[in-house]
Amino acid sequence: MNRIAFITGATSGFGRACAHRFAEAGWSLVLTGRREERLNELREALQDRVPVHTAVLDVRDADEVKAVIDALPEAFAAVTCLVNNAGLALAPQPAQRVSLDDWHTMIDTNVSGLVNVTHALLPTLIDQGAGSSIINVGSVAADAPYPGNHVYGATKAFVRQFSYNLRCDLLGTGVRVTDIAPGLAETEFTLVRTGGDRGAHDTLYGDTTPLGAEDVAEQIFHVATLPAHVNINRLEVMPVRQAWGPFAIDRD
Ligand SMILES: NC(=O)C1=CN([C@@H]2O[C@H](COP(=O)(O)OP(=O)(O)OC[C@H]3O[C@@H](n4cnc5c(N)ncnc54)[C@H](OP(=O)(O)O)[C@@H]3O)[C@@H](O)[C@H]2O)C=CC1
Ligand SMILES: O=CCS(=O)(=O)O
Repeated sequence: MNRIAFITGATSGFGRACAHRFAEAGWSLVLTGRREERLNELREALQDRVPVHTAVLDVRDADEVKAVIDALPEAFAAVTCLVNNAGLALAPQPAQRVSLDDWHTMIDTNVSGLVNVTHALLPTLIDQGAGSSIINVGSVAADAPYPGNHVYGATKAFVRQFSYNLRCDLLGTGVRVTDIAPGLAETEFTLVRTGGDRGAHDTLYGDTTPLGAEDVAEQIFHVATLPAHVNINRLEVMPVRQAWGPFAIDRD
């Protein structure tokens, strides 16, 4: 089987680390994201080792998603692994203080964006059959309610259930589906969530040992390269120094 990975959100964090990890193993890569300069840098860094195709892509735009996939050069068209990684959290304030726009942006990116790319690539993945995979980046936030998680966690609960439901429909096609659910991981995630608050980033990841982007990429790569008859339905991965909190109680 040709090994071609299509990675969304490859310009940073887990996506970029996946590009490096899959390249290390000789996969051909389709790398997408909105920031063209970063895509160019990544292509420069990797193209001596493996074939790399980059495309500027905002996953929220279904037409753009389809156009990018329809225009894949022949050598990259037979995608065998979709890493649905593009996503973001915004507005860590309580629900009653956040803007409706921020909620919509999370839904448009984490839910509609993931669905757009999946829908456009499903026929290709089914054509590739056994051994191909869809790896959706969910989150522990899908299951753990916490203040400020509101719509973000809800979008990741969608990712989990969509992944399970896809498994049901894809039974018999050989296409595998995984929801990978990371916990605390140091990337640009918190800078995006807080609108660029470097102090919040440093406080969250300081004095502890979060996951690195490479830790998560390693798990994604592991899932993608398991024997073709093995499907990891969900893989939750946290740093050892993270666990769940107690219930909160409002008292007089
Ligand atoms: N870091 C963490 O603690 C955790 C993160 N996650 C999830 O992991 C995924 C990756 O996040 P992470 O690497 O941490 O964060 P980063 O902010 O470092 O990376 C996010 C990536 O998503 C891309 N992206 C965002 N919006 C869009 C869009 N509309 N269209 C295309 N690409 C987009 C960004 O690219 P660009 O801006 O160039 O478009 C960027 O490459 C997300 O789905 C996130 O929810 C899950 C659990 C834990
Ligand atoms: O998805 C991100 C992990 S967390 O910020 O919700 O813990």
